[in-house]
Amino acid sequence: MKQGWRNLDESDVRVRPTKGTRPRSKQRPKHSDAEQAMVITVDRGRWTCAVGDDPDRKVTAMRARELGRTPIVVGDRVDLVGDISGQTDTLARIVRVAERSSVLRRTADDTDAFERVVVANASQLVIVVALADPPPRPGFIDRCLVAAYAGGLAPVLCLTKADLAGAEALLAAYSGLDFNVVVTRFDEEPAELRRLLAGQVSALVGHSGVGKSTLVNKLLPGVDRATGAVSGVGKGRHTSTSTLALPLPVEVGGWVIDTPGIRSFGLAHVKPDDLVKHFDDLAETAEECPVNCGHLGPPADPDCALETLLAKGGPTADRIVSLRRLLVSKSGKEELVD
Ligand SMILES: Nc1nc2c(ncn2[C@@H]2O[C@H](COP(=O)(O)OP(=O)(O)OP(=O)(O)O)[C@@H](O)[C@H]2O)c(=O)[nH]1
Ligand SMILES: [Zn+2]
Repeated sequence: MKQGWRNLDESDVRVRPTKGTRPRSKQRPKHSDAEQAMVITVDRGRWTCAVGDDPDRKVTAMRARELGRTPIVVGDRVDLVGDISGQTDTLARIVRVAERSSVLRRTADDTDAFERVVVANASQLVIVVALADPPPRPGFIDRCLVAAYAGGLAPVLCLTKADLAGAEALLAAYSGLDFNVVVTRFDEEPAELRRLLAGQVSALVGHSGVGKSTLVNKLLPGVDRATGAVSGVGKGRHTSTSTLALPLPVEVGGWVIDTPGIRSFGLAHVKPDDLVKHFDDLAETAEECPVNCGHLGPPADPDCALETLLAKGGPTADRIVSLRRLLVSKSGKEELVD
């Protein structure tokens, strides 16, 4: 069948259109046999992909020349052509990258305008924080929340090492926000977390030593991510640094994306409005704010429309206080970690 660009279905058309140009009809039929896959890790110009999202159909691929330097990251949905047998020494070609449903971005620090996407299409960001040893850093949590909201990921706060300290004091600070919180400890099954992860693509972030590997090993039996325990064979510990998507057991479904190299989020790319629009109950009022309102209220933003809601008190006021704390954390350099 002759296929012009008008005949393409919506998913074809929405694939990374260059600004102002239509998809070129010439190229499309050439790759009509392409297979869909998810990028599970990236290493020196080679992308490992799971064909059809099947973790057992792993294929190594290169980026087709026509894509130029288009960034392709873990979680990206791609179309593959060429040899997708997955056999040793075979190489497929990535010919398309689908539009992303979410992006976890970071800048090197708060003043650096250069941003990069580190994980694509994750539906949630699991922020792993120990209740003690190391002590929790609210600034880190706030910055992760900002990165999650701004990137379109639902935050989940996972508090580990519940055998060492309680969660009440920490959670009191977040009463104005609505996100899932789970509390775990290494001598108990993370059943609640497993339920939240089921069928989802979840990125995991956390500092070294918070018990992230311990958790991943419980969730994914057989994977054996390196934990802080020194191995018996005398080689010491090996800590992995590359971002990697790991399949949850089939009966659970979904993927966990471990991000061992990511310890902080520079948030230079996030604008106050990027955050406010995710607060459904505040967004409409904030539209009445002056242009470029930072939504912090006086003295920085004396004409912020949220002031009237704040004055009414109640749960909405709590939300404004929480939102403003996140906005401050976004620009608060003293909270930059690592
Ligand atoms: N008391 C207590 N200790 C824990 C718990 N979970 C993990 N630990 C210990 O905390 C240390 C760090 O755990 P890991 O799982 O290696 O932490 P990680 O976040 O993966 O750290 P990196 O491997 O450095 O990235 C280890 O000694 C674990 O045994 C817990 O629930 N309670
Ligand atoms: Zn405002």
